[in-house]
Amino acid sequence: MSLEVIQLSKIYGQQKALDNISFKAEKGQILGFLGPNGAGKSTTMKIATGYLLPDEGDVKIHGLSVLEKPKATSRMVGYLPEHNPLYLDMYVKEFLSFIGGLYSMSGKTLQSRIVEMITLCGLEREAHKKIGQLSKGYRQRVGLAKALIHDPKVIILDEPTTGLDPNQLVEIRKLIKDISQNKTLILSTHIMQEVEMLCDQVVIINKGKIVAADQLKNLKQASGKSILLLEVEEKLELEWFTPIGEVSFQNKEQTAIQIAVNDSPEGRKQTLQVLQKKGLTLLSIQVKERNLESIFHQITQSS
Ligand SMILES: Nc1ncnc2c1ncn2[C@@H]1O[C@H](COP(=O)(O)OP(=O)(O)OP(=O)(O)O)[C@@H](O)[C@H]1O
Repeated sequence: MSLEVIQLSKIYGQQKALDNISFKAEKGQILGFLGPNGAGKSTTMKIATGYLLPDEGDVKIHGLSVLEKPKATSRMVGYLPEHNPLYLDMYVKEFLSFIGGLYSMSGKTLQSRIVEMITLCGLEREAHKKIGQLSKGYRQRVGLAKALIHDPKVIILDEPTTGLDPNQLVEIRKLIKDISQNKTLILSTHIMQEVEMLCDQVVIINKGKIVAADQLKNLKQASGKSILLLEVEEKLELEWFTPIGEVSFQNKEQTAIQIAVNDSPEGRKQTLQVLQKKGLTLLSIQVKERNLESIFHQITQSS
């Protein structure tokens, strides 16, 4: 296993930020590590990268403990922290050379790796500038190049696309997808659409505890719910549909509704029965799969 979080707990003063959490990530996968603000994501990632010590538990990187072998494990991990700390007075190349030096890289190996990272991260036009002169998106790219310079096996990205413009978003997501080949990538983000685009596996943490851990497709199936969009000619009453699921109006005329049906086939059957019983004239009906955003909402609100 590439990364194993084992019964991890962390207490800050009186507060238990992590409460006995465990999960695993495999090579070739992007694992979405999700949770509301303050859930414990950054704390977990900081422990996995050796920046912080746990109170209990361990993280293993390719079988090695971050507590017992901090040097060896830190060489296997590349980390882009949430606030991407960079030296603004350094030139891009100078900075990458400095970081490479911290991993004992030097000479031609380091120089060719810097060129490789500059190309991979789309930094060619900015490579001769000082980091302080770069836009937010290009600073993120420098942060990614920094996380990747030593060719780590496990890459941990904490909200890598926050604050990027729509064009940068597309490019950075493509870059994340590209670098995930043959690596283990942990991606923490609040953008559920991004998780749907990039991740295979999802772990959701809430108040320091794991509340869901599964393949994204299984999580969607297991939620059992689907959304039914319905429009008729007549004015509707919400209470006709409340036994079927959560219902809300979709227009001010109150002729269109959305129902989050509790059980998909049964819910559809019951909806048609209501239409028949009330003698309503159907204009359109549509079934939508629930998206991750509504599943996230459901899981983190109820736990
Ligand atoms: N150094 C610290 N001292 C005290 N409490 C802390 C410290 N770092 C984090 N915490 C608390 O631990 C909890 C988990 O914080 P953490 O930063 O891990 O959450 P997060 O899931 O990354 O949140 P966000 O999505 O807002 O970045 C929070 O309640 C936070 O206030």
